[in-house]
Amino acid sequence: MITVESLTRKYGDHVAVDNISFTARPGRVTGFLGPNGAGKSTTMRVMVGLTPPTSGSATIEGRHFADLPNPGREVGVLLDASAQHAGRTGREILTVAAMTMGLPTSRVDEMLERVSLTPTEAGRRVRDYSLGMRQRLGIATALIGDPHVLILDEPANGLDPAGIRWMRDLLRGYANDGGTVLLSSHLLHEIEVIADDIVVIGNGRIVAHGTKDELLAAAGTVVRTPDRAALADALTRGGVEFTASDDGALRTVADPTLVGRIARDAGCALTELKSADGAGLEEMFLELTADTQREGVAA
Ligand SMILES: Nc1ncnc2c1ncn2[C@@H]1O[C@H](COP(=O)(O)OP(=O)(O)OP(=O)(O)O)[C@@H](O)[C@H]1O
Repeated sequence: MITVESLTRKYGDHVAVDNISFTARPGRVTGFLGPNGAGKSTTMRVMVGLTPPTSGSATIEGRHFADLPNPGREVGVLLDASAQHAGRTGREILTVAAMTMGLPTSRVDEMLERVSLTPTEAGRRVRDYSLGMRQRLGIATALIGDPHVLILDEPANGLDPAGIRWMRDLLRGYANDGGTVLLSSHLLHEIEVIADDIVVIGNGRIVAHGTKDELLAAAGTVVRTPDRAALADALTRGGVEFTASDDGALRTVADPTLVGRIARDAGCALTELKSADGAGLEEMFLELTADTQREGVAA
């Protein structure tokens, strides 16, 4: 379990993380989402003791990372796949990690196999690795100590489609075995497919937090009609609040059955009526973070 409590991190006057609290639970994959500069990496860096908090705390199984006697055995961390010693080979990096954690070096070959790095690739220097290969090596380093918790910043970055599928299966299996996974990603589809719980952050603050199903269900209904004024009028008379989007749709938190019934009774032909969860996480993400997106709602 990862517990973040009233965490704030300031850089001078700039509040990068503003009093956030959430938990990432065992047996679940928690997706950590937010626009560029929202504070995801800062939060993750605080979790693993690389950045001190200004106030509040982030703990792993109730302890600060710095207090863990052999952290790699408890928390697997991948924050920046390129932050490896470029002059070492992949095998050397894993061997150093195994030795630091007091593990047998036989774990190195197990991990190379687990992340599908071939012996030839393992013998190459990391400076000659592709981004996807670095990510695989980073995952191997995170997993080598067989930890119960994984903290991964953009782990799918640079992976090819087969690699993304592999990563998804790996993290799902890890959570199904009782592990806690916290991962940030800009790949909303990936989060939508893999996450059980979602934390959305914007401008350092949490703008939504819950299970994926709750958050997507809360996104409501999207409806389109050639006669928007008539439908808007009928919805208002039916006591249903809505917003009109620039793309011609009306959006409401009411459920599609109610919206469909109101449209029928008002004689409005519909060209589209769908639960907003069909619109998916991207829509939800853009709506929730519209105030904090540098591109604004138009994004
Ligand atoms: N060392 C630092 N010094 C000053 N400001 C910083 C520092 N590290 C981060 N920040 C600022 O804190 C804010 C949050 O940055 P952070 O890297 O946590 O965002 P992020 O959500 O991970 O973004 P991205 O998706 O682009 O990686 C940004 O405004 C960033 O400029």
